[in-house]
Amino acid sequence: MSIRNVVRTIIVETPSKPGNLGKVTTAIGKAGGDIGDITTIKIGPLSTVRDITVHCENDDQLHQVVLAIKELGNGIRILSVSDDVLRAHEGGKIHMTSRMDIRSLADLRRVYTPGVANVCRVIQEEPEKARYYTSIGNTVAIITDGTAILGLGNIGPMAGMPVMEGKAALFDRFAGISGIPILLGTSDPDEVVRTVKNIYQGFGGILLEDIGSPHCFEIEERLKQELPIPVMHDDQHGTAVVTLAAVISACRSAGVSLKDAVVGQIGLGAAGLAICRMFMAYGVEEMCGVDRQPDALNRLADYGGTPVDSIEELMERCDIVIATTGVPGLIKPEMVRSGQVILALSNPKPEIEPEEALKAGAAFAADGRSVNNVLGFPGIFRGVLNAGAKEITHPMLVAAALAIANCTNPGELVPHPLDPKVHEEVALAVEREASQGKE
Ligand SMILES: NC(=O)c1ccc[n+]([C@@H]2O[C@H](COP(=O)([O-])OP(=O)(O)OC[C@H]3O[C@@H](n4cnc5c(N)ncnc54)[C@H](O)[C@@H]3O)[C@@H](O)[C@H]2O)c1
Ligand SMILES: O=C(O)C[C@H](O)C(=O)O
Ligand SMILES: [Mg+2]
Repeated sequence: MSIRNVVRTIIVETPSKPGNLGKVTTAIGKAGGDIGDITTIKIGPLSTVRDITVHCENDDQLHQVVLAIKELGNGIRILSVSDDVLRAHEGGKIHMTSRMDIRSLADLRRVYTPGVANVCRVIQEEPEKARYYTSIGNTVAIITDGTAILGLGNIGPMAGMPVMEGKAALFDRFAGISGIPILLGTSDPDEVVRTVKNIYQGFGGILLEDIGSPHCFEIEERLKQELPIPVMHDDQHGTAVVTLAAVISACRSAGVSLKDAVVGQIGLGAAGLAICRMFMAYGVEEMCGVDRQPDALNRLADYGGTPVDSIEELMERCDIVIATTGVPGLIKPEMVRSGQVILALSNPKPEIEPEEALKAGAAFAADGRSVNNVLGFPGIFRGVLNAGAKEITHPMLVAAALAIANCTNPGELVPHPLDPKVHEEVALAVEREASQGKE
């Protein structure tokens, strides 16, 4: 099956006679549209109105679907075609609400002034109490400069806001954490570090998101050293954790040892370099990588990896191939070797569709929608916040990866992100590791 990123709701009116819905769905199918939900909005004596969600590969196909329905005639009419995803974003995805009810004057005086002044004094005398008497200990800043928003590139922080709001929604849903998007008007490492240092006190942790390479490396390293709270660049380490989990699951299913496998990484930016570092630290001896930028290849070599000259060579040489380039369709089916594991993780479109890779002979294949850092970052931060840890360490990340792999059903690569167990298990594993580190 091909990627269907164009999702529209078509409102169709048909005469209230048997067989008309069948005509509409057949027309949609013949034009290549894939039908999702069908909801009946109105059944009248003369006409019936239904919402039909249709998934298309592109705008051209959507146009064909609309045309096919219109051509049916005989009283069948399209009332509207709407973009549900855009509509769902009206007003944004997040909203800060009060945890306290304010109904009486007494409530007001407790929540606000004068009662609050006493809480301020308590914190002034013992700053560590802010963790109990404010939301700071449960709030994570989601910081971006907009330079690598998904695989869309440097589209700026404002255009990246829907992604940041999405991460905040996931923090809330899967870990009960408040995520606050912060949009930076600079990418200069000195300025970014200074800005984050000036605002960090309001947060229990810092999630760096969609900050491009190479400046993301310096920014994360310096913030980790200079801030007393956990800092993690999601695209680097969140991705590396979930990728390691997926590959561990693939190796378990195939009965092979990951440490003996030859692993190849296409794209050595934020995600790619962190994946290589994670795999090498986990014990993979032959870690190959390719990138169109010589500096990226040099960075891989500095960490002990093996730069290769071309994607073709990497595909030829490696048992497990991971791609994070942001370039859709970069891996051609004829490059796939029989039995390979292919994780084409770029969003919103992968380097090769999993179905295509499997058809070309891959033993396992997945894209960035399923092997996604949503399986990692909520639980990782829940774990460190619970433990009161000041940093996120490599053993915590490995513990998170193993927790994800252990929640995965046999034959699958990763668990379903809506399975609450996976986020709980990741949090527990990270908290346990953090607590051991303290002893
Ligand atoms: N599935 C996930 O959870 C997940 C997580 C993080 C990133 N990603 C995806 O990975 C992609 C990259 O993200 P990033 O943050 O690492 O970006 P980045 O800009 O830091 O890195 C991209 C790298 O790919 C290289 N590249 C681009 N085109 C190439 C080509 N034709 N051949 C070889 N190398 C090429 C670039 O030189 C760069 O080093 C994005 O599409 C993003 O959505 C997915
Ligand atoms: O946002 C995602 O879906 C995953 C990842 O952080 C990405 O940048 O692609
Ligand atoms: Mg990202």
